[in-house]
Amino acid sequence: MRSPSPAAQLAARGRRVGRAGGRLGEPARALVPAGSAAEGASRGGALELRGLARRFGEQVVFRDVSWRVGPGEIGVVMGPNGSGKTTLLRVVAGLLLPDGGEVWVAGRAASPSAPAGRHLIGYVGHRPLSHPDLSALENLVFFGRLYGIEAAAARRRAAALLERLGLDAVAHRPAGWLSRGLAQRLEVARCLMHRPILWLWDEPFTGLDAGAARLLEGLLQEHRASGGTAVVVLHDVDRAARLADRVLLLGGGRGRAAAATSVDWSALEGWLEAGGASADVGPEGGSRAGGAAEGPPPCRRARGQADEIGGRAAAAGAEVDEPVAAGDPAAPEAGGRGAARAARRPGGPVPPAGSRADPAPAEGPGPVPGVPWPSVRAAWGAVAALMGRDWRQEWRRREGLLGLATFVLLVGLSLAFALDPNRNRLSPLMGGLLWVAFYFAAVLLFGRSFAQEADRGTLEGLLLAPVDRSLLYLARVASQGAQLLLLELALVPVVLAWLGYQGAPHWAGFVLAMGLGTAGLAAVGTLLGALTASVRGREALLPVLLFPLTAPVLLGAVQAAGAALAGSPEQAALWFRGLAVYDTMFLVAGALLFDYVVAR
Ligand SMILES: Nc1ncnc2c1ncn2[C@@H]1O[C@H](COP(=O)(O)OP(=O)(O)OP(=O)(O)O)[C@@H](O)[C@H]1O
Repeated sequence: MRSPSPAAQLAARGRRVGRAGGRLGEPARALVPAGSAAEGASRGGALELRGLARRFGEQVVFRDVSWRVGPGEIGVVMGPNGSGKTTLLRVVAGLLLPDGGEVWVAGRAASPSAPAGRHLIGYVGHRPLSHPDLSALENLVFFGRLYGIEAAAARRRAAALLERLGLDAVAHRPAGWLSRGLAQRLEVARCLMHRPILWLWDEPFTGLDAGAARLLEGLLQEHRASGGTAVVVLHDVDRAARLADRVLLLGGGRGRAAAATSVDWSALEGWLEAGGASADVGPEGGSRAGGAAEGPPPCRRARGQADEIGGRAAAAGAEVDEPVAAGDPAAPEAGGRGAARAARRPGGPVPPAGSRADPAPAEGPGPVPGVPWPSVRAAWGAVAALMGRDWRQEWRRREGLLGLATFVLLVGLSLAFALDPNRNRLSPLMGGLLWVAFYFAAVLLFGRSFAQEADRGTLEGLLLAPVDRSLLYLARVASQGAQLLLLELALVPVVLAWLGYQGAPHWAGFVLAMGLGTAGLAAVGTLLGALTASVRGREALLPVLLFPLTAPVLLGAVQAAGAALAGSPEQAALWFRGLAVYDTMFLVAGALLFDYVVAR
């Protein structure tokens, strides 16, 4: 008797493990986004790439990649190291801009700057996006709030997810203290908080023990069964054979789309082991699994009619495969997998994505139908969550504001020693002296905030959220401005005493002068902090850019604060109008430019 083909063996193993995953996975209990996935299923194709291209400088990572993963399907991306799998996922998630082509999510063209589609996507990347100073629970609640979930509901869902992912024992431990595997589980929980319909998971099994890996497979299968879509980057061929409905092979700058049933898994393993030549051309010598395929392994060449994507891909030189015909050694297994998938789908069998019966997504701009985001209330919830997170982190670390306070006091003390002991003559300079101390503190504050986020990777968590980037910017300005203002109000009496100030100030005018000056500094400093966060030599670059841009604000703030300290509010009022105009200009420009600054 003929022994089953490698593909058949792998598929059978897949079903066994799949069942194990399902047992572990227990009933969905609304953790896996059944509701939202069904919503996605009703919207046509969940993910479609059309001629996608991306390069870094001169290096073309991939081009002309076309692929479609439908509702109720798991797409697996495979390829050798450096073939562009992570880059592809980041482009789909909106973290990188494509150099060509389009990404369609749930039937709409995705745009990195349009928040409407972002809540449909859940992303797990190589680096954790959770905040290391916040506990696992706080992280989940924060991300839930960022995605527009009410605080109480976010806490309930976070607790349920922590339990489901076996993290309840470490719920109150800072995310930065978690072991690699536990941190990875937290990333999955973070991704599931907002019930996305499209999961983008980049090598999610890395670092997981066997139980957690089975749990994740179970989650993926539940998601698929409820009509959701997942795209998973995998290196493990066995796992890919178990999970995949659609496969995208990347190699040599090209992508090749295939139905999982047409993949020769054994040849694919060999292709990967050999370092994966171009996915467009494939290794020579035909299929190792019997040589029945018309095309090179690891996929059998398409014989049917090309669909819209297939037509484009074929025109671009790529090949699109179709399910293996009956009689093929893999056919009985393939049919079993296909039938089982069809039975799981709500509404019965669905034609293979990419077939003529699978309609192309509706053209046209506009929000995804039925998407509640963004509502004003949800937007404010997100802003409040962001500011709360900043303050909580600051409080946990304490090193940031304490360091800045020490710095201001040292500058104040140096000035007190360095200046004329006849303090009366210093009175007209008081405003300027104060701002010297606070300006340097402001540079440090703006410099470290985005740089820390970029270094830890947490900035990407914010950029993925369906919060308008202008709003992200304004929230950050508000929280940084408030930190600086707090520092100023706490230290002004001390510095003034050291400088021997003895006047009768107009306190309201003084506070207003400091507030307007701080707002202007925060507006420019936040934008430049984001701009320089990932740049070499950022410590030097930020002050060099900041000073000329903020010179008008500094001038106005020094004069207004000096006049208020001299007890002449009328004179201070002359400067307030100018400061208010500059602040408004900077805030509007910053809100408009922030999206360009953080887009990569
Ligand atoms: N920010 C970047 N700047 C320049 N080059 C980059 C950048 N990110 C990725 N690359 C390059 O793009 C190519 C694809 O990288 P990518 O991380 O997408 O590959 P991958 O298939 O995910 O690899 P692996 O299997 O090792 O995770 C590599 O040559 C990499 O060096």
